[in-house]
Amino acid sequence: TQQCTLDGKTITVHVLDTAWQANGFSIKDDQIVWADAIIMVYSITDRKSFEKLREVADYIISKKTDSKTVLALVANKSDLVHMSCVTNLEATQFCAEYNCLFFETSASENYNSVTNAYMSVCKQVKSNYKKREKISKFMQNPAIKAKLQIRNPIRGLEMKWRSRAPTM
Ligand SMILES: Nc1nc2c(ncn2[C@@H]2O[C@H](COP(=O)(O)OP(=O)(O)OP(=O)(O)O)[C@@H](O)[C@H]2O)c(=O)[nH]1
Repeated sequence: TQQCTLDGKTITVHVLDTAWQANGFSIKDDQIVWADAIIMVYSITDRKSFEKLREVADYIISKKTDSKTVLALVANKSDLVHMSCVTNLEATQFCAEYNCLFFETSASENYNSVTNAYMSVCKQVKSNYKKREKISKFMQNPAIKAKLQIRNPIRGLEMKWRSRAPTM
C-alpha cells in the first residue's frame, strides 16, 4: 500500500505485483476483477515477454465484465534500445487492440519514466471514477429518472411490436 499525491490530493494505492505462470496468474481472479488498473510489463530485449502478454490480456478481458479498468502496456529496458526485439508498431497495435495506454520505461536508467507511467495510470483511474460519479449523479436526477421510466415502457412496446411483425 502506497500513498501518493495526485493533483494536490493524497491518494492511497494498493499495488499487487504478480507474475504470469504456466497455469495462469499467481493472484486470484477476483483480484483481477477488483483492480482499477492493470499494468502489463515486458522487456524490449525479450520477445517472449511481449508475446506472452496477449495471453495475459485475453485472460484479463475474459474475467472483466465491464470496461472501467485501465489497462496499460509498459515497454521496459528502454536504455537497451539497440537490443530491442519488439517494434513500436507491434506495441501500438497491441494497445489499439486491447485499448491500453502505452509507456516506455527504463527502471535502471530513468526512474522518472517509471514514475510517469505509474502516475499517469493513477490519473486515468481517477478520471474514470469522476466520469462514473457524474453519470451516476445525472441518472439520479429526478427529471432524467422520469424520462427514462417513460422511455422504457415505450421501448418495451416497440420490441413487442417488432417481434410480432413477421407473423403479420
Ligand atoms: N538494462 C536494464 N535492466 C533492467 C531494467 N529493469 C530491470 N532490469 C534488470 O532485469 C533483471 C530482472 O529485473 P527484475 O526487477 O527482477 O524483473 P521482474 O520482472 O520483477 O522479475 P520477477 O522477479 O521474475 O518478477 C534485473 O537484472 C534488473 O537489473 C531496465 O530498465 N534496464
